[in-house]
Amino acid sequence: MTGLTQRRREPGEEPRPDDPDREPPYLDLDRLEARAREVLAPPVYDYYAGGAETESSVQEAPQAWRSWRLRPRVLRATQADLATTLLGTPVGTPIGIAPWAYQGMAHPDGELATRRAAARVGALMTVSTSATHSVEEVAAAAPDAPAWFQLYRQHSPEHTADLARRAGAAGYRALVLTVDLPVLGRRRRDLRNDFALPAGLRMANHPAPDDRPALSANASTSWTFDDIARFAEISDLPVVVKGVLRGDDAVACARAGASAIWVSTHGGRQVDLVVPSAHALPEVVDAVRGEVAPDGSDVEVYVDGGVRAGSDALVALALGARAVFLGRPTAWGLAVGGADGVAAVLTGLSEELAHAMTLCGVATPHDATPDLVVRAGWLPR
Ligand SMILES: Cc1cc2nc3c(=O)[nH]c(=O)nc-3n(C[C@H](O)[C@H](O)[C@H](O)COP(=O)(O)O)c2cc1C
Ligand SMILES: CCCCC(=O)C(=O)O
Repeated sequence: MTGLTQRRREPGEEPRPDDPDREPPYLDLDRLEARAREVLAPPVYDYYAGGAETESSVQEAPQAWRSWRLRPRVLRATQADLATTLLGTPVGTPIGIAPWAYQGMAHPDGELATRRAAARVGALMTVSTSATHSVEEVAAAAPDAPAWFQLYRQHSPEHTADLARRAGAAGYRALVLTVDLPVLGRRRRDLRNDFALPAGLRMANHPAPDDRPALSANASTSWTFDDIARFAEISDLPVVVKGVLRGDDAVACARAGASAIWVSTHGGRQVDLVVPSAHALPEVVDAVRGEVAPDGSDVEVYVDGGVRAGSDALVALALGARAVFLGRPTAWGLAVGGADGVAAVLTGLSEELAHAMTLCGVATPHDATPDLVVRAGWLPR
């Protein structure tokens, strides 16, 4: 017992950092972020938390989900079951992990820990090109669990193609082409901090990592719609196009060979004042209705950005997303609790989603239909 020497905590008061009884607040994402901030070096925290220019879009993303309201169905004797499929692969929850870079800055095991957590809870992980472990190392951390690989352009086209090929060979189930980063966004915090990967960490998928590489985007200004079919062929994987916010672009991607469209603002890190995912999603869903993937199935739509509660996720499913992905909440989980922290965040939000579904009379993710939501008329649109 340490209590004898410690002042009793007042109700609602945060436990002190040295309080051994202090349970990580995995169910309170604001407090979890505050805890992560305590353990991360300030420039690392800024890199994870920050966004483009004034960060209005970072702040707006969670609020935008809350400009929708749910219309519960009653008397449906519902027991929610979260299981679904993504591009034909079964998953235990429609809440997955978005690709986020340099996870070794949050925890020594980095992407390996995140991958193990995803496998443990049956969630799908998307692994970033800008990882601190290689494509193959992350695959080997949980070889039987499904994962997708997110591709960024490398300096040499051969190296980019090689990464796509390696992702296919290592057992990833899809290639995610991130198309909202022709150049890196203007992130004022990173510019102020002169942010670079801390010494000792490597960009494991880059051919010749230098000791302390600056954050370089290897900007993909040269990619076009034709690259969708090209990378599908090179990797022999279905292609998901990530970072689409317009219906016309979504249709063009589908017709160019995409199997799925991922609606995203890149966490508000690229364009500030960008339309929030929560408002772009219905347009994209409407536009791709009837579009067919190369294997003959319907083109799927996913979404990320500011999803922080089970009811946010239910709104997304009702608006037509087949899956919802989390970025920063999993970063905070990894920083505070390693694999256990990531698993706790995923489990906590999945439980909230199941609860929201039961309360709204929705038995499965497929039963979340558009009639479940309405725009909150008294809020600005
Ligand atoms: C620290 C950080 C790094 C990111 N790195 C990548 C990346 O390497 N590739 C990518 O496609 N998206 C990347 N993203 C964007 C995420 O995949 C995702 O779109 C976004 O984080 C979702 O928003 P949320 O953080 O509000 O949940 C990154 C986001 C963050 C916060
Ligand atoms: C080169 C950029 C990699 C990480 C990234 O996508 C992000 O920081 O948002």
